[in-house]
Amino acid sequence: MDYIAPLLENLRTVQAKDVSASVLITSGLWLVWKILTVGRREKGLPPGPPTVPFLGNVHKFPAKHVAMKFTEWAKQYGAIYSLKISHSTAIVVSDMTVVKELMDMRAADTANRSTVHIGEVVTDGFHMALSPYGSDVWRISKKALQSFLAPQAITSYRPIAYGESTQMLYDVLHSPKDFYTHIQRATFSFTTSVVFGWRCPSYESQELSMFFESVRLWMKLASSETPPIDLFPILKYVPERWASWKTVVKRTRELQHEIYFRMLGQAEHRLSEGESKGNDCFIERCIQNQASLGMSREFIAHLGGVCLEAGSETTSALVLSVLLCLVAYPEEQRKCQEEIDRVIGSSRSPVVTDYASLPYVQAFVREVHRFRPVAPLGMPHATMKDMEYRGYYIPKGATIFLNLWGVYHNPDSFDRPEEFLPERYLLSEHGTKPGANGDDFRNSLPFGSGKRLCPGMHLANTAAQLHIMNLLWGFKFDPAVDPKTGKSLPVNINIDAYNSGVTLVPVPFDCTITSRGRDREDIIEKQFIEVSETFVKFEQHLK
Ligand code: HEM
Repeated sequence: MDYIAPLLENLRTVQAKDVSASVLITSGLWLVWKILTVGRREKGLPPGPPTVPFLGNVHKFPAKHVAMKFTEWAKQYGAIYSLKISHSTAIVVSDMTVVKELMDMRAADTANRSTVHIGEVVTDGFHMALSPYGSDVWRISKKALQSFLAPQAITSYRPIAYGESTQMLYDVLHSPKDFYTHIQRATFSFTTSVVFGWRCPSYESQELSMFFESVRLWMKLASSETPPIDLFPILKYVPERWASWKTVVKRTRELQHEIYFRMLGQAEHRLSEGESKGNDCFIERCIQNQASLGMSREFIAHLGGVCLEAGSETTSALVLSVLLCLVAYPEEQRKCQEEIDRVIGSSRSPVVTDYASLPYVQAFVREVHRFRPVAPLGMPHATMKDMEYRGYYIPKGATIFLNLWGVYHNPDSFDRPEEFLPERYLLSEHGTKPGANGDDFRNSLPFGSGKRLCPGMHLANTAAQLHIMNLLWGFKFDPAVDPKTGKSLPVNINIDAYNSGVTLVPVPFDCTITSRGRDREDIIEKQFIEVSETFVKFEQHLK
């Protein structure tokens, strides 16, 4: 029986080897299976384009103007479809009834935001628009902004809106070629004035340059140039020498701190000199109510910064887009000006309240919102819990895109959606075609949905409407002229005439601007001297 012991021993070794080999093979197979199933659309999700292992649908995302691709997919997969972005899920909504049912009526379930690691690092977690729904930062910011941005409060900012718009007219009159930066300055300065009580009379001001640089860097961080850190959090730990985005994060943070704390410091200084030195801007009110609001100094500075970021480029994008459409559609421009001349005349410039009496101008602006929405994909929401909708399963944490471009370019809702036709807004309340159900539409749609609806909507409308009326009243806009041939150059209104990013901003363009008469020029000159009184309170830092 001596041979049995070695035989058993041998058998055990073989078995042990077999077991470890099979464990290895099983784990290997499991890993391969896991990798292959990452990116696969789970059962029950809304339909969507075919996926590939690991990437899901990401490989089909274009580098520019993602909203166009999302709209193309909506034609194929319907009003609500899903995308796989590696292991995460996105839901794209391209129909107004779905927006209403899923994002407005079930607002509390769809009001979250996905984590944005870079945003947290840059703003120390104080960014309202990036904060989770119901978090302290979101709740306190919302409360602080409520009274500042309420429609009744906006009327008290009319003098400064009037002042900035007057300077814009004056600047365009004296250097029409630089109209683009004049508009950017005016919207920025209006926002800094009402938010921080700090005016920027010149485009060359240091704060304005720093701000635009910080926005440029933000956009870079939000673009495909930056690795997907939120999808693969392990990337956070890559050392800076191999992760150039970390250097960009530091620079953005530095710039934001420099601008926002400088402006906050000035507001604190004004208040320290006595109530009479204050200008009742938003930040002063936050400082005065700091304890009851429960805000730190950092929080206040960043909330002011969020308003500048969310409010200044968006408003100028809208005004510039209106201007581009005025150049591209001369007949519609003529109709706007005919209405302005009939209602306002040439003996005074427009005021905010005139807008209500200008139905054609309103229709023109609403058509611009539809034709080239400032935020073509809104700002992505995220679900707060697992949800069921129209028989589909939508998991907790899924990103939801409100595809505004798709909603506004849907041929089921709009007649000839690719054409610029302001008249559609005179024929039906929401510009929808005969027979289409327009009841689910609402005027605030360009500003998002549900609990996250843009709180700055009324402020933006006040400034944009005044600038647009003033530009139409003061000037005529024609295509640029080729200096060699003397002929008008074609106007590009296609999507490639716009920057691709979170906001749709016309790329700088040329046009010919002429004054609409000596009497109007005189009014602009006179008014510009008069508004200097309004500016004094907002220019204390310039002394
Ligand atoms: C034409 C100008 C503007 C447009 C088109 C616009 C559009 C938007 C959109 C689409 C959103 C995302 C809404 C959503 O998540 O559903 C948003 C959010 C926001 N906007 Fe605006 N906006 C404009 C001007 C302003 C102004 C002037 C301010 C403030 C001074 C402002 C402050 C904000 C803030 C703080 C948020 C984040 C809200 C949250 O996350 O709860 N916006 N805006």
